[in-house]
Amino acid sequence: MKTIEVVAAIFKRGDSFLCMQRNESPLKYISRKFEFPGGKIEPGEQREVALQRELHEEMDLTISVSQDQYLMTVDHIYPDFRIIMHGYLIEVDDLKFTLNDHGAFRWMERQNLLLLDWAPADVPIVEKLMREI
Ligand SMILES: Nc1nc2c([nH]c(=O)n2[C@H]2C[C@H](O)[C@@H](COP(=O)(O)OP(=O)(O)OP(=O)(O)O)O2)c(=O)[nH]1
Repeated sequence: MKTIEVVAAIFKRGDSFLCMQRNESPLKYISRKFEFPGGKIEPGEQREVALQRELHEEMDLTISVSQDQYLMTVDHIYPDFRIIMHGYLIEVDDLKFTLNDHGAFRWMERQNLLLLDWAPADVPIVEKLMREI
C-alpha cells in the first residue's frame, strides 16, 4: 500500500480553529470533508518548509513555521493509501487568506469542532484539540 506524508496547519484564533472543506473528489472518504490546510511533503523536503510552501500555494500566506509549533502525528490507513500526517499549531490574532484550493472554510469554536464532517485521519487531531489545547 502506498504511504503519503502530509503536513497540516491548525490555525488557532482565540478559542476557534480554522477548518477547510475539501472539494469534491472521486475518493468518497475524503470528498467534501473538513481538514486542516496543508498537503504532501515533496521528496527531500523538510516538514516545516513543506507546510510553508503549501500554505503559500493554497492560501497565499507567507508565514514561517517552526519545529516548536509541532503538535502531533497521525498514522491512518485509508482504503487506497496510508497517510502519515504531522500537525502544527499556529496561533494567530488575525488571518487574511485566499481560498485557492478549498471549497469553503469555517472558524469553529473548540467545543463545536466535532459538528463538522472531518476527513477520518483528522479525528485524532480534533479530539486532542477538544481535550487539551
Ligand atoms: N492537507 C490535508 N490533507 C489531508 C488532511 N487529512 C487528510 O486525510 N488529508 C489527505 C487528503 C489528501 O489525500 C492528502 C493531502 O494531500 P493534498 O491535499 O496535497 O492532496 P490532493 O490529492 O488534494 O492534491 P494533489 O495530489 O493533486 O497534490 O492527505 C488534512 O487535514 N489536511
